[in-house]
Amino acid sequence: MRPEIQKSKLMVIKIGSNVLTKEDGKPDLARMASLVKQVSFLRENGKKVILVSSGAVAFGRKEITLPEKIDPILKKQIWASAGQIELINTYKNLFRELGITISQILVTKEDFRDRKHYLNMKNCLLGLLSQDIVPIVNENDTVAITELMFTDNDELASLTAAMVNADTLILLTNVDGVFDGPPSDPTSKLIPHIGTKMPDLDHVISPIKSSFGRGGMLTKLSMAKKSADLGIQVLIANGKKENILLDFHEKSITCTYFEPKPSKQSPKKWLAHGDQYFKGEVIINEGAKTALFSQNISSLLPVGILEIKGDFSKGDIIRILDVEGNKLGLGRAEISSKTALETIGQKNQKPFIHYDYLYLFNHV
Ligand SMILES: Nc1ncnc2c1ncn2[C@@H]1O[C@H](COP(=O)(O)OP(=O)(O)O)[C@@H](O)[C@H]1O
Ligand SMILES: N[C@@H](CCC(=O)OP(=O)(O)O)C(=O)O
Repeated sequence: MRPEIQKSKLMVIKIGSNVLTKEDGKPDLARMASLVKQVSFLRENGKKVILVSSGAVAFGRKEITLPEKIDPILKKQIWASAGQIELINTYKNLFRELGITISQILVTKEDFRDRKHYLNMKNCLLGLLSQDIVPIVNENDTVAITELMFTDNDELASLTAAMVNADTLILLTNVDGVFDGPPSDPTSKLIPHIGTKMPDLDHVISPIKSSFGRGGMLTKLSMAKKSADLGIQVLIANGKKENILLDFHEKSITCTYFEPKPSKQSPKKWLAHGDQYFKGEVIINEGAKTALFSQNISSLLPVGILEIKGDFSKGDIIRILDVEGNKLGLGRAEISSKTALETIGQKNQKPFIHYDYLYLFNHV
């Protein structure tokens, strides 16, 4: 199976910091201008595009020199806070020359945890696309520190692609894709295609990151796998290569292509990414576990619940565990923790998690 870029209707393109910066760490304006032109070409060919762009810290670092002794987290906040203006203004000017309006969306991990925030964000993104505006998404680095942070923007891009039901996710970085060894080693080879039965490649990834990179190739790989599993085709490619996005569109491409699995329903996509975003947990009994994993479609009923942990509201993501503590899946609570506590273990109650909002892990 080959990438089907020509047929793509909605794509999320993530641009890593290193694509937008030169070796000396300064912004690479020529590269940015070229990528903007390529995005414009894709739009002219009928595609809707959301950009997830890193670069705020790199742009801020160029503008502001800070004393060595400042706390590294604060340094990052200051650079991101100042650099984001510069980054988005550069995009704004470049897109404006081509008659394209852009918008800025800054988010934190918390915004993916709460279904209301999630749907507000989704509606806004879809609204922007319907008005022919290019949304440019980045993490809100000034408020997202430590546990509030995404692993990196590859995670944010993958979450965004699932949220808007994109058919394609392109992760642009400074290497041609995933190699079977360190890319600097001349004997390492590019892996051009990864099928739906994902091989375990984690051992071939070295912890090396590019000078500004945060999560490295390991997060890209894990996010690409997750997205492909949700039915989104993923390409990891070199954003520093001249006209890479046009190559995708027109001919065979140098990249790592992740073949998508048949598509899942949208609420399940939201849940599939919920493993770090759950608000509460339930422990279920063996009977309920068997029912959930059987061929029949089953919702999780209060009668199968042994214990409820956490304080959550109706609509929040809940993690499901068995009595041994194995993680079974995720679901959307139909009732609050307070109401749930009144009904656990009881028959003839309405589902605690409806099947349409239940996502079970494969490996159990
Ligand atoms: N097996 C591998 N294949 C490709 N790249 C790898 C591999 N192992 C480590 N890397 C490193 O991952 C880097 C890309 O990740 P990262 O620095 O986070 O980029 P970005 O800023 O684009 O997100 C590459 O520059 C490369 O050095
Ligand atoms: N939000 C940060 C980017 C963090 C990040 O994930 O960077 P990268 O690994 O280069 O995609 C910034 O704009 O500088």
